[in-house]
Amino acid sequence: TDLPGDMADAAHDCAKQVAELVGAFNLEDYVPLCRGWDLQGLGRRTRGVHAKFDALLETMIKNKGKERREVADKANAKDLLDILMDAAADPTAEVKLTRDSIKAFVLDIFTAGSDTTATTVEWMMAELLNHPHCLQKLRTELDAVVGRSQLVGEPDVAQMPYLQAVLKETLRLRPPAVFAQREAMQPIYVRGYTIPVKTSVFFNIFTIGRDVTWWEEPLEFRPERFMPGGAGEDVDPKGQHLQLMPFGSGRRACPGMGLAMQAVPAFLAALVQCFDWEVPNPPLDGGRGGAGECQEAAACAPSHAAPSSTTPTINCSRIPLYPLALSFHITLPLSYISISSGINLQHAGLLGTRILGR
Ligand code: HEM
Repeated sequence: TDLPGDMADAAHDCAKQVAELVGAFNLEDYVPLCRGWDLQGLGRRTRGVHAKFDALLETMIKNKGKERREVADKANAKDLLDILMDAAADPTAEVKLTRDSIKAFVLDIFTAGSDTTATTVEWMMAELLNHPHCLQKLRTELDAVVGRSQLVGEPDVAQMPYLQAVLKETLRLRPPAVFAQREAMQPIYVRGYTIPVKTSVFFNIFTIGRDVTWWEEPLEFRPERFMPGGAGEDVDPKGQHLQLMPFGSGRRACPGMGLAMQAVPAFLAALVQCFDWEVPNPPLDGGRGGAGECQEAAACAPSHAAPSSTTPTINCSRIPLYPLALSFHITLPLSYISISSGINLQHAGLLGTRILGR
């Protein structure tokens, strides 16, 4: 679904606000006396985002309905919304999809899949700018695997172990989702503590990735940990190894992880391949300066408190930049959803505009 720029901006704004609201410190959770007063205005903001998102989704569905009536044969160009609307219109469907379920589904993808991926690309770029030798290694890998006459894409990721290591190290040190939550279904006894039934249990993904038991000098950005011989060589971030759980684990682990592990590194690689990145105050390798001074802002998907200022300049004249250039102008993840052999969500637009600070 292609959206006009103002709608894309509105969606971007909503997704960002949701991430902030989910991660916000809420006094009412801790001080019963404050309950119901909405002293911080979080309830008001939540209702505002809800109304804005709902209006946006209504417009998308109406536009899509109109488009579907005008273009009869959509067999070869169905996007996610088409699939959902087909399912809703199918009288034989086992589970009847309502308009609300369609909206909830789209909203889920917006909120769970956009800020997380955008933030990861931002942090990857910031860490690389602060560690020029890592950026150089990645460039060398890119040159060897992809060359300079074609644009790197998702199929190349499997051949690029260093790129994957940069992603894993970023997810370890800067996980976009800092905690996951479960509810105890029965009383559990852990190290002398009893966790009663129905207790909400949060596990801290952020702290797990920085645990010295598993990670030497955990605050250092070192993709080499995940290369052969490194402590993380065999560690899979997809929830099998408890010392690294950026996507959670178990039955309710992130369903978008496979997609994210492909699309995020591919997009970052394209940014590295196609642009030279300059920072006003180049860092000593690993030191402060440059994009340095990056801090997490309070949100569910912590982003830079102050966006780094970088100036990308195009450096590959022979690469057809059309797909990337296009992505910079379409600023909504959903505009790139297509369904062929599965969902192929290229949220490049949102990621691109965030990186470029537009
Ligand atoms: C770097 C990217 C991403 C990270 C780090 C991430 C991380 C997470 C985490 C930690 C959870 C909670 C898992 C748990 O409780 O065990 C989660 C849930 C979820 N994620 Fe992601 N995610 C990412 C990208 C995506 C994408 C691209 C999508 C969809 C296109 C997505 C959709 C979801 C959904 C729908 C849930 C809720 C699953 C449920 O409750 O059953 N995520 N994600």
